[in-house]
Amino acid sequence: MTQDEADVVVVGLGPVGIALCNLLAAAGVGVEGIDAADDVYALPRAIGMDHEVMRIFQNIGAADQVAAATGQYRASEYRSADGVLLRRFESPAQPYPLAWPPYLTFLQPELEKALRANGKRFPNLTLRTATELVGLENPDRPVLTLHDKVSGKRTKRTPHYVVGCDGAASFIRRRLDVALEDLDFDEPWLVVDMILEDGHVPLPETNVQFCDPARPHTYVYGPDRLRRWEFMILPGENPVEINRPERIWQLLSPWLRPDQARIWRSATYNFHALVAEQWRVGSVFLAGDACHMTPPFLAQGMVQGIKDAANLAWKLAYVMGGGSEHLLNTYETERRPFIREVIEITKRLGKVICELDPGKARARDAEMVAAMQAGQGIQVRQNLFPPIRHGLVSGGVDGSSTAGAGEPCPQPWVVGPFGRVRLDEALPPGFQLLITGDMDVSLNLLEKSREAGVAVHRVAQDRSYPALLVEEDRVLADWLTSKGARAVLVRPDHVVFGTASDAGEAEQIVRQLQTMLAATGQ
Ligand SMILES: O=C(O)CCc1cccc(O)c1
Repeated sequence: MTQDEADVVVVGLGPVGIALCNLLAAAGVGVEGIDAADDVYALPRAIGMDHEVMRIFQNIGAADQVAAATGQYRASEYRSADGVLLRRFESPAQPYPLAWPPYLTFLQPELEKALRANGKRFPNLTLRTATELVGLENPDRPVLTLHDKVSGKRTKRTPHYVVGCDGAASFIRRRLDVALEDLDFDEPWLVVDMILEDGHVPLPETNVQFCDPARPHTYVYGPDRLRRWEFMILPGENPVEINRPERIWQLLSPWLRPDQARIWRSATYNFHALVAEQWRVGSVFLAGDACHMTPPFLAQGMVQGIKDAANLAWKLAYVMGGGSEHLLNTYETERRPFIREVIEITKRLGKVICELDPGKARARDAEMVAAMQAGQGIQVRQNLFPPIRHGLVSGGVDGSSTAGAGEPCPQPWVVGPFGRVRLDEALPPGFQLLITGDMDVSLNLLEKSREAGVAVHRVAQDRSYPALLVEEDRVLADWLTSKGARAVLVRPDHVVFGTASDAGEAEQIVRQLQTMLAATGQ
């Protein structure tokens, strides 16, 4: 590797790749990001993200620019063929647990532009477009061959690590001969993005899953004038024929006339459920669509890719800074079972929506209406997925888990030396032990935390405690109380390592973290 070569090469600058470039660069790692196209893809593919993703954008300093490309929170409804409400996902009450709405839509080209522009802030990040990966040898010590599509020149790279964010057809995954596990979902759908001519067309104000056995379809209320419809392609229908403008307008006729909107994009897809059998080969990693594909019913495609990026980025930075290489194995240990669960939950919802048998659809409707009447049909859009259970979390290896381990740590608004900010903005990056105003701290705990590289911060619930940071609401305090805890040990990606109720227990989880970080083979 030459002096000025990057430590990590990220292949593919879609939302996952560019988020990873920003995260690595923000953590001080030298990064080169390459993409075969000469600019961002001009049409939307992903449309939804969640509060964890928005928090990641906040952490790289891009929240304001990204927020300009997002819409406001919309509830999600499931409705029967005759319009009866079958289920509704509501927003949690404010203040939001992670300081952002739980679900937002966005304009993908604008989001990607904002993330690329944000990348310019980092002198240790080089972005190269119109540059194609054409060769990958020796994944243990990777040698890449890049083709500059403008000059026609070929050059080599020998970085420490490579991350393939190169999409569903990933060159890297195929080059490494990594198989995809098929989780048995394969449905052809038509996706249509419409731009309204003006904002006054009477359309649903929420996202809607129309559970209509004659043709299951989805409506998504996008930002500004973007509205998306997705239509199942029925057995015997031809995907090319259904994607013609005349057919699209026919399908949209219950909502729109041609003078009210224009077609921005239409495409046919097979919605899949696939997970790569290996996420790491030597020093090469896969992330995003290159290693998993989720049916879209909970808008998890890009979300989970960006969470891959956040999971991997701090681990690569930690190892580049001298930490044990084995930490990198926890990327797959943590993310792969998690994604399999996300896919199973999404598939279950997909099966509800995609029912084509009218009799079974009537039975489903009756069951869901009964659940609505029993008060179970209105669900808060929170904790849809389980916590991370394996890897670098308390109990992730030996089973002695603590409450809240593997969940995202709440992010309250705090008042401190920098004024009123979201918690992450008041803290340096790294491992944090956050303790309540009333928890006693021992010298042993402080000493052990210093030795383990864990910063200790008191986040008080009111001004009666001497603390630099005071929560505006009880977002963190109430979460801790719900876990029977007064301290939380948090990883650099805001995943909870573990919780403790006093200084003695806190010292134990800090010791556990230190042992796990130093371990030579998880
Ligand atoms: O509201 C939701 O939970 C997801 C809405 C959505 C977004 C994108 C595609 C899709 O099928 C559903």
